[in-house]
Amino acid sequence: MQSLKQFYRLIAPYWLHPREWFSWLLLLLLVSLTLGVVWISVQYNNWSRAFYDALTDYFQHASVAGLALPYAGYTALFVVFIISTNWLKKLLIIRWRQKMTLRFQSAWLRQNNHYRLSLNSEPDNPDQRIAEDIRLLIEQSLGLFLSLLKNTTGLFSFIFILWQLSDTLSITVLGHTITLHGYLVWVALGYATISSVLAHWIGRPLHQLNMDKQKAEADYRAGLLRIRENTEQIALYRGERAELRRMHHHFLAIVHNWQRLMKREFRLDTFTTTYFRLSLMIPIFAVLPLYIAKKISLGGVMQARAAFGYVLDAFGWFIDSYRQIVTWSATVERLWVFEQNLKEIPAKAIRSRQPGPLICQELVARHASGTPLFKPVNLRLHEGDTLAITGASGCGKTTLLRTLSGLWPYSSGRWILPAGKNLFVPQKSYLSYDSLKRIASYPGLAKISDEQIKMSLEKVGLGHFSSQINQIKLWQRVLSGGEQQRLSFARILINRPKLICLDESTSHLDDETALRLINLIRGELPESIILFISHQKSVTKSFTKQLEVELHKGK
Ligand SMILES: Nc1ncnc2c1ncn2[C@@H]1O[C@H](COP(=O)(O)OP(=O)(O)OP(=O)(O)O)[C@@H](O)[C@H]1O
Repeated sequence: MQSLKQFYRLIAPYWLHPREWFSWLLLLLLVSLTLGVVWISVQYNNWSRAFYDALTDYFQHASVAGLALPYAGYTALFVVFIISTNWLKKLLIIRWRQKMTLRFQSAWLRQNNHYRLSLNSEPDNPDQRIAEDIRLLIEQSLGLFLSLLKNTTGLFSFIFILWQLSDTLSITVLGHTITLHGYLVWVALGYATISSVLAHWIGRPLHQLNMDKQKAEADYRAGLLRIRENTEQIALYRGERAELRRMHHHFLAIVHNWQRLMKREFRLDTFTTTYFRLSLMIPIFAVLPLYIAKKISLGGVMQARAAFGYVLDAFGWFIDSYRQIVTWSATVERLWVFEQNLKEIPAKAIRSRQPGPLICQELVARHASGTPLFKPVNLRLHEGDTLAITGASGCGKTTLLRTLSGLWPYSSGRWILPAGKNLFVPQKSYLSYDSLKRIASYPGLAKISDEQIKMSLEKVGLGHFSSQINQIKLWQRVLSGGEQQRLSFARILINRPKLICLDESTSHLDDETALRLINLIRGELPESIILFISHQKSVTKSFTKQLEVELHKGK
């Protein structure tokens, strides 16, 4: 019940949107086609009776063409219904997935939520929630719904057929005569229950084994990925043997799981193969008393056999569906928790902006517990001011910048940022897999001319990459640590922010180059305010203001 409520809340924004009438139309078509497939199955079943009766009658009262024609018609309809169902289902899945992914993606990326979620006991792998769970939720929900519809209507239709074929059966037990109505139905349901329970009992451990399999395979893949990501460090450490040992260990988990799966599947296969062979004959033996009593024709026997098979399948689905429902509700739960986490993220710190100076009054960043990190900071910085921020390691310099940027939600005091763009440059730049041109203009989205990019690269000493600005590659691997930091300065020149916050952004550069880059942005952006965290004294001494962040005593 809880899962249904969560499911409703997860899907409501999509299905209740007024523009989603087309999705409703697709769903209606899918329901109609599914019911159509059941209808055709019933027609096939009736046809098989007519066909076998004509066969025993040597076609004296029926013509081959008269039987072949409806069969061809049903088959044509069946093919159209099945392929249309598959097609429409895929169409609905991608429409639904696209909208739902967009909703989760935006909620996750909006207002730095992805960062603040990580501060607040992040649910495991948000990427997996967005990429995989949404897809699973949609595929499983649609699959379950249509199967439920098909199996419910199919079960009732074929139970009705079996009931009609059954006639009454009288059994004498200890002198008492018992009359059974619709005994074929009871035989079918009894056989289906016993076989489904047995299949469950044998196959139950497979669920856990399959989950272990996924985990073992994922761990192995992640191990290989980590090697790929850290190839240089591993090569420099000559760590290949250690990596081989680690990967061997990961692969052993796959092998052990595989062996356990093999054993369990062997038992299940033995059961299902026997069950399959028996299922072909059980209905015939069940109808035999009626046939011997001449209460049913051969056509009726064959019809009963097919109807029996359908009831077995449908009933088996119901018994087995709990497993699918458990998987489905786990998916619902994971997405639900993720959405709730996104909603409960600590409120974004209020960040006022107005034309004029940057002001901090009694500003203190705190731990989540409320403990202050440093003594209150008071600042007033005007256009063109440059502030060097120093202090002991761990005193909270970076967290001060995080607070100003609105990322850090735990703080007290007041601060006002100057109106206009601001850019926070961390020590290690983020370089996505993209062209150097787009990386250099990140995070700006405006179109920048190649000439402008080249000029900025030239100014920061990366002119030798000018001919490659449109090449897409993993630039993080190509550029040295110092070159990546110089690229951050090109970003500043291109984005032209009003407030520039540099967090040890020149740590990989020699003092002379660092000073040259700082003077470059001072010259190019004379109206911008620069905040600079650094331990490079020869660089910070040229700043117009100094701030020493002091640890809070109680820390
Ligand atoms: N994401 C986080 N979650 C919890 N605590 C954090 C987080 N980031 C930083 N802290 C804590 O906040 C304190 C200040 O960290 P911060 O990085 O601001 O210091 P810093 O002065 O910039 O240090 P350094 O000069 O060594 O870079 C540290 O005690 C750190 O453990």
